Amino acid sequence: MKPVIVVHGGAGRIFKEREEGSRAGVVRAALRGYGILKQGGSALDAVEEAVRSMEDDPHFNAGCGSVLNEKGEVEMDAIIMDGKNLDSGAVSAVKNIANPIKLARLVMEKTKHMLLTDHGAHLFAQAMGIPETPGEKLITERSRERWKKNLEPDSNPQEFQKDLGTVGAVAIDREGNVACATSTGGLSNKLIGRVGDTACIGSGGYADNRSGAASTTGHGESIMKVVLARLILYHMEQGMSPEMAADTALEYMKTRVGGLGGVIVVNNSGEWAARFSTKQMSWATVKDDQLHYGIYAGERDTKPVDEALISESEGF
Ligand SMILES: CC(C)C[C@H](NC(=O)C[C@H](N)C(=O)O)C(=O)O
Repeated sequence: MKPVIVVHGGAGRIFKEREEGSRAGVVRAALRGYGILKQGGSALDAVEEAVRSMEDDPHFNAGCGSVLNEKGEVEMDAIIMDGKNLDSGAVSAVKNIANPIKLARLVMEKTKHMLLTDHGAHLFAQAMGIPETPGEKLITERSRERWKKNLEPDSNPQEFQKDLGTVGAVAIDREGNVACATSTGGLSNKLIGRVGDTACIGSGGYADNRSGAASTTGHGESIMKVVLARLILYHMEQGMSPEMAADTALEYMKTRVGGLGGVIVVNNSGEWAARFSTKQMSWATVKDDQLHYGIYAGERDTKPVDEALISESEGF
């Protein structure tokens, strides 16, 4: 099987100032994940690495750069899933850690459970020797400004759900195993304790070698109502291509519950899609040593990938 990776950096509107950083961030993440796949690494390692690189990148709403809750704190959700055996791990409402996706993977591999939240997730992180990151270090000027403005009585909350940037990745490796990973700070000025789609299996992501893998972004409550990632896999099980399955599921979410979002998908023969019902979604993919990426509907740039480009992406 030829390896493939697809990543997204959120389906919200991307303001001009963040466009370049967002594009560079998804390209870098896709190249890093592809580097792992090219060396014979697993889909699971590739999606974790791709998501980790975007968590560390302040341009995105995940890890450092996460949006803030109503109290002005970071609370993050993340999920990872292995399509080989349907194992998954997730964390919700976690603070003070740099890479929630890593903690989600540890939940999958080191516990008998699938989802740890808040205080318990924090204790688990300590037990696993993950260093504590002061909340302040995850907060950027952009996220604090957004939070402050959103507290003003005349601000429009819709406006502040625009320039966010949840992150995700799906991949298939040489062995034909698929995996997905998704990570987010959630929605700006959300209630304390609000858990979104990202931490919920089948909503923020799903992976099954028998059909493929999907990672989602968008209005979390809508995504959860239609269990978007699993719905996409269902359509692929019924014979649809990744693109058709993605469009059908997004259309259902729009007409049934009025929700908008975006998805990345790979099927078990390595066909992929990056589709969205919002105006924009930053995405990138590498397949057959060709990098494709875009932000606007219909936009698609292509570049050949060589060793030099891959090692350049590793410096971050
Ligand atoms: C307004 C939407 C399209 C922006 C999008 N947000 C999320 O994906 C949030 C995540 N699904 C949740 O609900 O916790 C983004 O970050 O780009």
